[in-house]
Amino acid sequence: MEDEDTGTGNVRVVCRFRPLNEKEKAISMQVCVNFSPDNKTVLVRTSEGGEPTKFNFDYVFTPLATQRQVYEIAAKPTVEAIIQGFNGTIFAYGQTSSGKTFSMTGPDLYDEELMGIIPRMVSTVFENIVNADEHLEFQVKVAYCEIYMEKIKDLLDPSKTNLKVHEDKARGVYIADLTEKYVGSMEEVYDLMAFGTSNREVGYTHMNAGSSRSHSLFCLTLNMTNKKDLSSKTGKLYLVDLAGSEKVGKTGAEGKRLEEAKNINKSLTSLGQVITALTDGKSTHVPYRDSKLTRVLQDSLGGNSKTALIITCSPSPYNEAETISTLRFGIRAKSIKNKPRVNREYTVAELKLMLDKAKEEMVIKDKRILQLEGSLKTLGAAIPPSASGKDQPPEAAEEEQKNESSSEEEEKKEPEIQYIENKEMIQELEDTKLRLSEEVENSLKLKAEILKKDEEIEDLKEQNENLNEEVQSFEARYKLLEDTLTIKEERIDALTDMNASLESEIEALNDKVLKLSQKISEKTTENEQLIRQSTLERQVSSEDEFSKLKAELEEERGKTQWEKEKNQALTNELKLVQRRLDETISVGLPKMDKLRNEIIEEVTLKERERWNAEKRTIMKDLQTRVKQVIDLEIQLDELREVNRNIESNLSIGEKELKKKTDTLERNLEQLTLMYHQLVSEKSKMSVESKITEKKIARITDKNKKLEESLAIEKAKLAEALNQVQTMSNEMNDRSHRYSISIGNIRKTIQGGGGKVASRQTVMHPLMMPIQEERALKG
Ligand SMILES: Nc1ncnc2c1ncn2[C@@H]1O[C@H](COP(=O)(O)OP(=O)(O)OP(=O)(O)O)[C@@H](O)[C@H]1O
Repeated sequence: MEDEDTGTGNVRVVCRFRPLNEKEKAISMQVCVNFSPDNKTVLVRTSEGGEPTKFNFDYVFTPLATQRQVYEIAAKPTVEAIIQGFNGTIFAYGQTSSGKTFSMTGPDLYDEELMGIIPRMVSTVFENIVNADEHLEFQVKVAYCEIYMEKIKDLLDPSKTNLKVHEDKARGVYIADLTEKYVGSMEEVYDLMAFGTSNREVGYTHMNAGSSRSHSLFCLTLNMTNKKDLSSKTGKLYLVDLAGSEKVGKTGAEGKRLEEAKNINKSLTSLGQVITALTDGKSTHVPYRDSKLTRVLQDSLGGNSKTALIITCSPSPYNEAETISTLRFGIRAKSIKNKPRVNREYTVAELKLMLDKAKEEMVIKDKRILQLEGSLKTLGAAIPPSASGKDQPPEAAEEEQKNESSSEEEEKKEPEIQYIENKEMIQELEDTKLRLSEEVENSLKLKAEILKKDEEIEDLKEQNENLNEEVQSFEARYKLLEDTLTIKEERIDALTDMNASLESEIEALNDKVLKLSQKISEKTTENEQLIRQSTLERQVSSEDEFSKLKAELEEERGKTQWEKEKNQALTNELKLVQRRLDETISVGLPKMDKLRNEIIEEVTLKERERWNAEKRTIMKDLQTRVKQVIDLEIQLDELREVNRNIESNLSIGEKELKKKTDTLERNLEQLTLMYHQLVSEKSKMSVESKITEKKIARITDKNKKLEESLAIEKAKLAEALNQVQTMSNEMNDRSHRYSISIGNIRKTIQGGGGKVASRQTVMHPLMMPIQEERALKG
């Protein structure tokens, strides 16, 4: 539970699912969500299948939840906090058409069942006023505005369209010039709400015929004054209905709607970024100033406010993506931590009470100072100079002197033995302290050495890693060259094979040529023989035989001619083959030679040897370094062992003594510190007490004067009341329901004034037990 006046509290996040609407029902009657029986968890199934996603909230409202239940669980605690003087915020976040406005305002302000959080909140506030003690007086005022396209518009005075956000210490963040109307009854609030809502930017989208195109902020301020002690508290409640986050594709936004949608999505993104910065635990800057929405809600998000977030969702699978994104937003907002505190003003009596308490505390602290001074003296410690009265008010110094003399007397009474014992103990402690400091020094030296060795090892490790990398890259290069070599060797083999086959082809062709030449020469010889024979026979044979032989010879000649031609063709063919062969050889051979040279150039034996030598050196170096690392690690272990031994060598007695000395030293330090603090607090308090006394005197004086003028005013007021009543009746008749022409009168409502007027028995606020103080505009 939080402190009554202050505290930190996480933002309360509840989630509400509306029923399926007609459009969704037409697509599918299925829902994509399940709810846990304790209403804390919702499970969302996605169309992609798999395990449903689980989300936990402070409360989950199913589509069957009533408006009353939502109000009681989600909003009433915040509203009640306002009555105690806290600031509060309730805001609704969700996809467009998910039920934000339904939850915050409700479809009918006057319907008991359907009215939303805002009208119910108004009702709670007035009920509390009516049930409050008679000595309590209340003032209620409301403001209503919207943030549309990054501009703040006053919904109670639509002529103010671009209000600015300011910040000061007393008021925190506020909207400057925003119209605030004093109200005295629920009906007046409802009228203002209806008037403001009629000025809102609402538009048609495919998802929602009455879609809110702006973020709306309804603000109710409740001031409570206790007539007995004149103390007062002020609570401020923001009710925020955010514009719906939307996918422009789904909503069919275009033109003006598209511009609106972009602005809405931008400010909601800023809201998300603020929440991330507040909850991620590492952001140093919260971007409140990135949008008007986050700037206005600055106190509600991580500041002085009790905040509740209602996230609204559709249960339809059609909207599952938006639902999951909304639920995730809610989960993030859950971890925002706020620092709410009661906004109160102190009365004279309260101030007096505070002064008395401060005086009592001063007396207690004086006593404590005396005790501490005694203890310091016993321990032989010097008392700081401020104790002798320097830099102190005279009374404080006087009192100080008195205390000192009494403590001196006490000291005199102390037995001498005790003093000697203490002196010995101090000496013993000094010796131990000296010894321990030497040990500590040694240990520190060792630690420094270890650290140095650690650094060296780290360096070596780094070098080792670099070398490893080098070796790896070298090996990769080596492998690449080896691969290239293999490819080139393969190519040489192929060319050698080709060469061999060409050579054997040449050989075959040469054989053929040889055979043909032989055949030709055989045939030529044969011919010559035949010619010789015919000449011989011509000489010896008859003429017939000669002509027969001649014919034969002719035939033979023809044959020889054919053989000759054939031989010629073969020779030509041979020449052609020879030429082609020569050509191939002339092209192929230089190519082959070139390749061979290239390869020989690239991978000469010498280079390989050099690589291998280099590799061997690196490996050797690597091994040496690894050995060095191992040696150093061994050395380090040894040093650590030595250190451990030294530490454990301190005997248990010494350790205890050390502990004792430490404790004593700590105590001494603390005592000195406390002493200083108390002395300075004392001097501060005496100054403060003087100021407060003066303040009280001033306030009492003022109070007296106020009471006098109050009596005069009361008399005047009683006289004027009748006049005002008559006037207000006239005004009431004249004023239009939405035009709110009644002046902004500060209405003080007295607690315990009976029942709040219901709508059926509407009474003008001035007819109720209300005291009109004075007309105040703005
Ligand atoms: N819990 C509910 N029960 C019944 N009807 C609901 C509920 N929530 C919303 N609706 C209906 O759904 C429709 C859309 O709701 P509403 O206008 O509140 O959405 P919204 O989130 O404010 O949308 P926008 O962001 O576009 O302004 C309305 O017709 C409303 O009556």
